[in-house]
Order: sequence, then C-alpha cells, then structure tokens
Amino acid sequence: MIEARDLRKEYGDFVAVEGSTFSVDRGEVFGVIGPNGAGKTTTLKMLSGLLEPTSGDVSVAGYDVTDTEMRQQLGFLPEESPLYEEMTPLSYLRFFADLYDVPTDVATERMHDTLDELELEHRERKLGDMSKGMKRKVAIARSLINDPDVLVYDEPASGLDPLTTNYVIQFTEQLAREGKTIVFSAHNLYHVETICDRVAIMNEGQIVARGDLEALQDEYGDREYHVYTTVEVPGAVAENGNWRRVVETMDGVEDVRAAAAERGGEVIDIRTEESSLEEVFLNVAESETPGTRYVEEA
Ligand SMILES: Nc1ncnc2c1ncn2[C@@H]1O[C@H](COP(=O)(O)OP(=O)(O)OP(=O)(O)O)[C@@H](O)[C@H]1O
Repeated sequence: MIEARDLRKEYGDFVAVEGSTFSVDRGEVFGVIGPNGAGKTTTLKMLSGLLEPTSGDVSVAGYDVTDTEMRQQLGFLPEESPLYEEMTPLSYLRFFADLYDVPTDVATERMHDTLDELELEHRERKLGDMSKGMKRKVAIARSLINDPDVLVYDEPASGLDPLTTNYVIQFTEQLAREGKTIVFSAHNLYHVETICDRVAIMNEGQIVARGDLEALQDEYGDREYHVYTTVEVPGAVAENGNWRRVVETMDGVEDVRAAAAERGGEVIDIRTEESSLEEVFLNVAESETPGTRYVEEA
C-alpha cells in the first residue's frame, strides 16, 4: 500500500532523512519511533506528499505521491493542527469536504457519523473556543472526510490528557480494525506497542531498525522465564506461598525443574516476560554497532 525507497530530505546543508526504505501493507499499522529530531515528521510529510523528497520515491496505493489522485486515498493528521479559529467543526469539515469534492449529502452524513463516533458535542461552537482535545478530534474527523484508505498520523495523542489520549489511541485502533492502513509516529512506546504490527526505529535521520514487534523483541530484546515452584530452589524468591526463579533460557527452566524435583517439589507455572518496545528501543539506541539493522528484507 505504501512503498518508500531510499528517501532523502535535505534542509539546506542539513540532512534530516537519508536512506529511508520501507513498505507498509494494506491494513497494516506501521509505527515510526525515535527521539526528537530523528526525522519522523519529515518522513511522514514525505509520505503524504506535503514535503518533496530531495531524492528517492514514495508511492501510496499505487500512485506516486506527486499525483493528485493520491490525495484522495490519504488522510494526514499533522502533529499540531492549526485550525481556523473562527470556524465551527461543521463549517471546517464542510470546507475540506468541498476541497476533496465529496458530494454534499455524503459529506453531511460522514461528518456527523464521525463526530458521533468521536463523541464530539458542541459542533456549532467556534474552534477557537474549544479545548485541545476537542480540536484534536476535529482534526481527526478532518483526516477522515474523504474516507481515505491510508492514514498518516503524526503524534495523534500528543499534548492530550490521559483520558483523551486513551480515547484517541482506541479510536485509531478501531480505524485499523476497520481496514485502514495506518502509519503513525508516537513518543509513547506503549501506544505503539498496543496498536502497531511493525515499526521503524529512527535515529539521526536514518532507520536504524525495522521489523515486526516480535522479531525486534527477539533480536534486540530479552526474554525471561519466570518459573514458579512449590519448593525453594537456588536463586528463587518467595512469592504468594510458592517460589519464583527467573531464568533466560529453556535450559535454565529445565535446571529449575530438576532442582525442584530433587527437593521433592515441582514446577507449577512458567510465565514468559518479553522486553517492552521501550527496552528494545533503548537497546538499539545504545548498541555500539552503527548502521542499519533490519530484521526483515528491505
Ligand atoms: N523546515 C526545516 N528547516 C530546517 N531544518 C528542519 C526543518 N524541519 C525539520 N528540520 C530538522 O530536521 C530534523 C528532523 O526533524 P523532524 O521534525 O522530522 O524530527 P522528528 O523526529 O519528527 O522530531 P520530534 O519528535 O521532535 O517531532 C531536526 O533536526 C529538525 O530540526
């Protein structure tokens, strides 16, 4: 659905993005993560046709991003969406529906349905008088007014309170379930972990790791097995009337099993704990080997 090949963006002498190659399949949720200034927004804007790459190619739904047809397939949510303060949500959405040539009756139904889903009241209130969360919901509704197949969301929940943040993340998740292809960036890696199938980790303009979450966890994360026993074994801690020993390999699990049996006990539970995306991210960022580490084919 999205193909980006060898994207590069220079601002004057400064290279903001280089060698960026990835693809996103139909219906997939693809996360772009990385520290401030890594090049996430620049990448997302190039995907959306809002910023021309210095070199490299992007296509969305088979269209080159410079093709105006592509705009019909795409909804972009900028990190900060300055809305026209004097407009109301309804007049604002109508304005964009007209830009996209959405027929009036279709647009009316669509904007009310979307605002219903987003639980946005006060549709005749001036945008300038609305809270940040309400404005964000209007911006999200705007990204959906042309019913695009592809959504590019830059920090959709940035600066929102925890309740509205949850709401926006759940709404994004719902859009994914409805079959939208979504690329989104976020600093909150828990959100990325919750809804993304695959991620690209960016640093200083380059994608330094890319792949599905599980593969990245295997490659750069740690897996721990928490083995619960009925008797004390070396290295175990008491927990709720039993004992828990943490090991990192399956051989370690077998050693615990043998140790428990020797002492007349047994293993009653084994739980696997994976590294969070945050830990994976830190491991990649702190890795001493520079360069790109993909866990999938380009
Ligand atoms: N218009 C511009 N002119 C010059 N430099 C720019 C411009 N836009 C972005 N940059 C620089 O390019 C780099 C990448 O910026 P970008 O906004 O893509 O990063 P980001 O990963 O989205 O950061 P953040 O997480 O802070 O939003 C930064 O060093 C930024 O200062």
